[in-house]
Amino acid sequence: MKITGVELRRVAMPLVAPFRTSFGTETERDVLLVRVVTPEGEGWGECVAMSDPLYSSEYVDGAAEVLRRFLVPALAALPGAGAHAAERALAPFKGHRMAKAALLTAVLDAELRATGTSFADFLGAARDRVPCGVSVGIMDSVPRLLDAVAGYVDEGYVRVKLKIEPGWDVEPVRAVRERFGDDLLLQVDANAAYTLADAPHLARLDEFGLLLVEQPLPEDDLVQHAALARRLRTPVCLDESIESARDAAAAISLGACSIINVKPGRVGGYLEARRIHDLCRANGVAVWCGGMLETGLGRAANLALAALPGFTLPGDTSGSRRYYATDVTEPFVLDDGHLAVPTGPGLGVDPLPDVLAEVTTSTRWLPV
Ligand SMILES: CSCC[C@@H](NC(=O)CCC(=O)O)C(=O)O
Ligand SMILES: [Mg+2]
Repeated sequence: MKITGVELRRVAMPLVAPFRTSFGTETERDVLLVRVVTPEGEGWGECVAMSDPLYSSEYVDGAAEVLRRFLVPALAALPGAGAHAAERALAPFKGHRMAKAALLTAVLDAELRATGTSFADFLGAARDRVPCGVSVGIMDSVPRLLDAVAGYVDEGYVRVKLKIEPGWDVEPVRAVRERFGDDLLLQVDANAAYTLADAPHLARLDEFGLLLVEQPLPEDDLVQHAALARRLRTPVCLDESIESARDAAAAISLGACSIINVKPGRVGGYLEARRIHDLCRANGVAVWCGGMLETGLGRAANLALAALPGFTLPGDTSGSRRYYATDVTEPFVLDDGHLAVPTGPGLGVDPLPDVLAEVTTSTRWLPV
């Protein structure tokens, strides 16, 4: 499957409501989509990099630049680009895992569409639908938070994740636990907002029976996460710290976490995401599928990954309407707290041409 060219397409996706985390507030996603064209057809990938390098060091303009200057040209030398060969071709370039993930996903999608294989079948899915959690941002007040959580619980989400930061943690968690009872699956995500000195304060979350506390400390400190994990009853889950299967192995061996949030966009694509799944499963470490506010394109691939047997906790695989009034694909709609795993070739979904044209802010064709 020789690649004839790659399109870089930017789309502006306004959020239905501001989404606030410990590192900032999102009101619109400036999304980079990658389309790989071959004589047999095409494939799509979505870059999860945010507009600013606040979640991680990558940002969307930088991802577009590294794709244009280095990553796409590297595929030109390939006799025929299957996903594994493409992954090897990109390996010499350091970092830029979100940019790599977008391109490799598009190559994999093209390859699977050409062979009539779904992402779910290729990755080894064990389920045809997955239970869905929802991520709830930091709010202006506890009453507003309770209203938002009530809405998501009414929609059927099986797990609620609350964003926290210093000054917005114990009180909102207590309020949600008191309002919705002990049966609500509840977890928190700090996005690296605390330090080890906060351990006594974070230990106050232990009384709420949380599934996990996600990324409490900075992404580059596994040793301190291990020290914190020894002082908490709540399991520590890592997100930003895990950029590869190698990172996952180090985190597990150091005792830095007992659960991992797997985001294919963060780790360089679905092949590496499956490696992390396989490693964690072999070590008895639970994984769940995280989210980066993906459009229906990235969401489709994430659902296929979330259906693998080691994904034993509900992921941030929400319905399209959690973030977007109009998705670039047919919307993913929650059904009894679950989303169906796409079964068609490749991603199993396609961009809606009219919607894609409406949200597109730029396109760039890169011949290969
Ligand atoms: C803009 S925040 C994106 C990163 C964040 N993602 C979520 O909270 C889930 C977002 C989603 O539902 O896609 C995380 O750190 O896990
Ligand atoms: Mg997170």
